[in-house]
Amino acid sequence: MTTIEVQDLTKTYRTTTAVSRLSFTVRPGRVTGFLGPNGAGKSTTMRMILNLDHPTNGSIRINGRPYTQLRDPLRAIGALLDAKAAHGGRSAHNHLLCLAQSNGISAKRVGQVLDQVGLASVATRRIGGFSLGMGQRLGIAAAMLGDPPVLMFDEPVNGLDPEGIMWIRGFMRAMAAEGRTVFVSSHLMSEMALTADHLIVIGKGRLIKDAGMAEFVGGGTESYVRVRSPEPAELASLLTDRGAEVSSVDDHLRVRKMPAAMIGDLAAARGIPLHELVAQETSLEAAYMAMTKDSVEYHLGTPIVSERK
Ligand SMILES: Nc1ncnc2c1ncn2[C@@H]1O[C@H](COP(=O)(O)OP(=O)(O)OP(=O)(O)O)[C@@H](O)[C@H]1O
Repeated sequence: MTTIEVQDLTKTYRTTTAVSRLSFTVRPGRVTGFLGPNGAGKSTTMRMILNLDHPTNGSIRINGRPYTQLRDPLRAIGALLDAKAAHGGRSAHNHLLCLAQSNGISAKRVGQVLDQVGLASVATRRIGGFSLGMGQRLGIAAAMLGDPPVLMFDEPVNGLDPEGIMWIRGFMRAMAAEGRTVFVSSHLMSEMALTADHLIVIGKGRLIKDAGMAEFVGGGTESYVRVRSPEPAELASLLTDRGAEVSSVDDHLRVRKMPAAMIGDLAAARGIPLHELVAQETSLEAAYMAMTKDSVEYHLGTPIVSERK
């Protein structure tokens, strides 16, 4: 059972409630995105999953056990939280060797993970000279040392160039395809749309939505066609008879479950004039913004215009 189970989790820092009664399960074989605006509580939750911080209330189980009861944590869960944590004077190989030796992992595994993340050719170079992208790969190599079935990444693509971003996306997808449990945080829906199969959305420390990507993409109830006609009642009954769902909003009709072209054709065939026919697709980004609009810590105000000419 390679899952992360979060149950009724709460974390309070003096006056701030960072996480509030949060419950969700991260399952194997897919990439689960952990999405929320800045300050939503993602990093706090991830730190608690790794036992780096302690819940005020609630519990977390990894592969069915609390972290403190994992016999060999590095073989149970691998994580990339802060890539800059490595010692700059060491070579990539020595850094990983130290980690391996202190965790009872064979030296042979070091070469394997360096290969896996594409750092074999720079294994003897000092980490201090690594680019941000190389540092991220090294952090991922460290997370992979124990060959864990559960992987967790906190905002792994922040600051990376397009090639680095593509590589990390591909890596996470490959790990999920191998059947591992992959949990990755981001504050960008656009990033998650390209990587995740499932999304857990939080805002102000609370769960907002836990659903498959298909449910977000489909938009279901949020995609409709806006139609205006001087004969709304006749049009509504015509479209309803053909299977559409029609509601009247202000001066127009909202038509669901029927494409705009079909609405136009049916109206034309019946001689009903149309004054407006617009397909309203809710983008993923818009759906996410609407979902989290009450949870954003700082809304953007009016831009400050520089007075310098
Ligand atoms: N050690 C701490 N002491 C006090 N408050 C904290 C501490 N760590 C986090 N917080 C607060 O808890 C809230 C959640 O922070 P957290 O870093 O978990 O959010 P996040 O979703 O990871 O945001 P970001 O995308 O900006 O990293 C914020 O209001 C933050 O200021």
